[in-house]
Amino acid sequence: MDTNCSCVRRSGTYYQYKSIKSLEEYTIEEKNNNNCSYECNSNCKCGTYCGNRLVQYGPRKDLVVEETSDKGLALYTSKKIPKGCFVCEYAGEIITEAEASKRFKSNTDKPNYIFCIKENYAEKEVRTYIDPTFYGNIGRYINHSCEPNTKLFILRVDDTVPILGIFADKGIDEGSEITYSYGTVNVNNISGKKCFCGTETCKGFLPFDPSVSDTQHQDYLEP
Ligand SMILES: C[S@@+](CC[C@H](N)C(=O)[O-])C[C@H]1O[C@@H](n2cnc3c(N)ncnc32)[C@H](O)[C@@H]1O
Repeated sequence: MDTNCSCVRRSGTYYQYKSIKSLEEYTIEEKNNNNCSYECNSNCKCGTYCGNRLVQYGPRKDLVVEETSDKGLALYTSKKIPKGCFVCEYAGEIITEAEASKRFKSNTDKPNYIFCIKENYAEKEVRTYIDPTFYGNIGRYINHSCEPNTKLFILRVDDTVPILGIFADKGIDEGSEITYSYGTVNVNNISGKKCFCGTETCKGFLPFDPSVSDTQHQDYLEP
């Protein structure tokens, strides 16, 4: 890896990898916060497998979408995923706050896919809304769990627009459902959506942040 590359200097070397061709074995180093990481991009002089490129190559193989009895569709893995390994991006259309608000209001009886990323720059909070309802990838089928097995990290590749990378937070067994936590705020049943994650510590309802939408639950990532 070219350690003089400005992407690596900005984010530190945050992927650990065993073999240069096996991207599925790359693991993300322990990160204590959600500071953005920068993957190498088309402006970098390093090569295709420089060690700082992963999310840009797309989801891991062996992910399957299946119907559940109570949560609609869900994403499963047909192969074990080691802790720290990349699962997929939460890809979708980037929409404005006004458009997100409109879509939240017109979509209260269907699954919600809109994700709000909150980042802080000095005193200002900047929000990015990702909506995979019409354009996206299999990341949209990941359900919420109160005891999730993946974690989300904010990255940037070629652009100033943030990208959400979903990584295994523990070893995930073959055949398991992939889950992440839709957020930390949980105000009783205001979201109106019951949680069917089935874990021992289930809080009963999907997380709800009224500062993002006052009409329904949504997924969000705080700085
Ligand atoms: C990002 S989508 C996940 C995929 C969705 N299940 C589908 O069929 O397309 C989010 C929606 O899935 C459902 N969902 C996700 N996690 C859930 C859970 N733990 N319990 C109940 N419903 C859940 C809710 O309808 C939520 O609005």
